[in-house]
Parts: sequence; C-alpha cells; structure tokens
Amino acid sequence: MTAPVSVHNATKIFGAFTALDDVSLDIEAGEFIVLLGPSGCGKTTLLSILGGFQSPTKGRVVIGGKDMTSVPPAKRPTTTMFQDYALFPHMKLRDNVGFGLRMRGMAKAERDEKALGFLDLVGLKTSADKKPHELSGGQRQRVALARALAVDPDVLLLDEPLGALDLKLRRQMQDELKAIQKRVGTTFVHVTHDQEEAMAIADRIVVMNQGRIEDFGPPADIYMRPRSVFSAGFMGEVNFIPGTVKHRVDASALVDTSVGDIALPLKSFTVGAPSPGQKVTLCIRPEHFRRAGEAEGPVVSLGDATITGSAFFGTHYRCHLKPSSAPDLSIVAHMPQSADVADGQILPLAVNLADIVALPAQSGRS
Ligand SMILES: Nc1ncnc2c1ncn2[C@@H]1O[C@H](COP(=O)(O)OP(=O)(O)OP(=O)(O)O)[C@@H](O)[C@H]1O
Repeated sequence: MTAPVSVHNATKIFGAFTALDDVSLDIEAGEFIVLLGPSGCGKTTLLSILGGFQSPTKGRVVIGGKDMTSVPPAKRPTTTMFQDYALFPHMKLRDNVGFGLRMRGMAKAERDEKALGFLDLVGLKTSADKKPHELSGGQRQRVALARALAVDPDVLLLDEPLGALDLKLRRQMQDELKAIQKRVGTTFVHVTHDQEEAMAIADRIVVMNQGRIEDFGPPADIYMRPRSVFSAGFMGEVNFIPGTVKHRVDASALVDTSVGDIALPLKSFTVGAPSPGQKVTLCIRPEHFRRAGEAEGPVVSLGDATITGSAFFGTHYRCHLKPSSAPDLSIVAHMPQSADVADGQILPLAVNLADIVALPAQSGRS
C-alpha cells in the first residue's frame, strides 16, 4: 500500500527553541523523499511528527487524505525504521520479519509465507533460518527493512538507516533501497545528512536548515537550480560571487561583480525577478568553468586567473584559482585530465551563461 503525505504549517517548539518553523510539504503516494540537512536542522523532529512520536506545537499532518495530527503511532499507516534497528538476537530471520504480523494476530502459516516473501524481496530467503549474529551489517539492515515492510505500511519513515554502515556498503545499500522502494511502491521518507546519499536515492529532496525548508525538488533541479544560497552550498561544492543588479534590459539583468559586469538572462534568477540595486550571489559549480575559447554557446569571460594549487581526482583536476581582477576571490574549478595545471599557470576563465544561478544574497542562513 502507499499514500500521499501532507504537512501543513508545522511548528515544533521545545521551551524557547524552535526546532521546526512553519514547515509545509506535499509528498505524493509512492515517492521516495529524502529529508536532507546538517545536524540539528529538524529532520528527525519532522520525521517523528509524521510517525506520531511527537506532536507539532502548531500545524497538521495529513496521511492518505486523513488528518493524523492527534493519532498515536500504532494507529497510523506508518512504520518507522530507526538507525538502531535492533533485531531480536534469539529469533530466526523469518520470525524477526514476521514479528509485527504475530503482534497483529496473523496465523503462523500465513505470516511465515509473508515473511519469506519479504526476505526474498531483500535477497535473504535462503537465510530465513539463520539468526542475526550470522549476518553482515548490510544483511541485518536488509532484514530490518523486510521487517518494516512486512506490516504493509502506507508510508515507511527511515531515520538514517544506513548511518552505521561503512562507506562502500552504504553506497551498495543505497542502490538496493532505491530498487526495493520502486518494487514495493510504498511512500518512503528517509532522513540523512549525506548529500550524495540523498542524490543517489531520492525522487525529491527536501533541503532543511534551522527548522525550515530551504529547497524541495528532484536532485538535478536542486543541484542545477538551487533556490537558496544554503541549498546551493549544501548540495556539493559551489563558488559564490557577490554582485549587485545594475539594471534590467529586456529579458536579462546586468550584474556588477568583481570579475566584471555580467548580463544574465532573467531565467538565471531562480527566486523571483531581480530589481536594480539588489544584492545577489552568483553560484557557479566547479565543473562549469572552462578555458575561454573552449566553452560553447553563450559564454561569459571572467578574465585571466592564476592557478594557486591543484589536486588530481582521477576524472579531473580540482584547481584553486585567483582571478587577476579580483585577487581576494578564491575560485575552485575542475580542469580536464589533459590540462596544464602547474602552479602559477594563467588560465583565461569562462563560464556558460546557462550554468550561472543568481540568488538573493540574503536568502541563505548558515
Ligand atoms: N526533546 C527535545 N527537547 C529540546 N530540544 C530538542 C528536543 N528534540 C530535538 N531538540 C532540538 O531540536 C533541534 C532539531 O533536532 P532534530 O533531532 O530534529 O535534528 P536533526 O536534523 O535530525 O539532527 P541530527 O542529524 O543531528 O539527528 C536540535 O537543535 C535539537 O537539539
């Protein structure tokens, strides 16, 4: 089963501290949603409010079209899978997975068949008679997932479920989690502070900061067209160039920056139309810089820049550069494996206009 989820103006206050600040969110049935943000931004508080473990101070939670704001966890169509997913050590896997069904009074033969089906889903059917201590960390995690899905929730809430796994296993489990979610079609809401994990698994990512939603959309949209300075900086490396809007001409706006005036199309401004005098922050990803002359399409020249350091990353060099016109600005740019990136080398830097995003300078809170 699966269900849509809506949060309407949820606020959570602990004493004098606002952990969630007027959060609204609409999740479609069957979506894989990731709540992403730094420690303390309110991800777990929001998940707990969805699961019924905490009540919002203000606001409402609607699941499957029904108001669940005051409904206790056991009566909600949700299951929560915590990072510490403690399996019962003395029980075989089939009994661990069938435990929730037993609690609901399902007869042994039926629950055993269902448990085996879910063990099959996570690739562990042949281990049904093993006990948790005979499994690897990743396998135990898969049993916990099978156990959570066996009770057939409409919405599965996952609180950093991969947090305890080492990096390699974590990446592997991300792929598996995504594949299993697509197979079962249950709405998943998954908490992480790992940006790569969010990009690997989410249909849509909710970027949170200081109790508020900064951005919400598919991974590529958030990466390519962030809606706040915080979101741009949290979703991978980015260069920020401060500027001031001089004036608008037809479908573009002229922005005064330390690397020269840049005429940006209005669609580069992801949050509303720019106005003269407005302070903006231009965001450019390191992989979007080019050597002038090598860029295609409408291009902005940023003048010469001197390489002050570089490191080889297999697919590219990651270089630090200082523009001649703005020695106080430090730029990180990726250059191809074939590039000459010796320290002191001068590069004529350029960037495609389409790869610049302009945001109101005050939109980010760090
Ligand atoms: N019961 C509580 N009493 C007081 N403050 C709380 C309580 N629960 C959470 N907080 C505070 O609310 C803020 C948000 O906490 P929350 O656990 O939602 O953050 P998070 O984004 O999940 O962080 P992490 O990634 O570290 O788990 C934190 O500053 C936390 O200290």
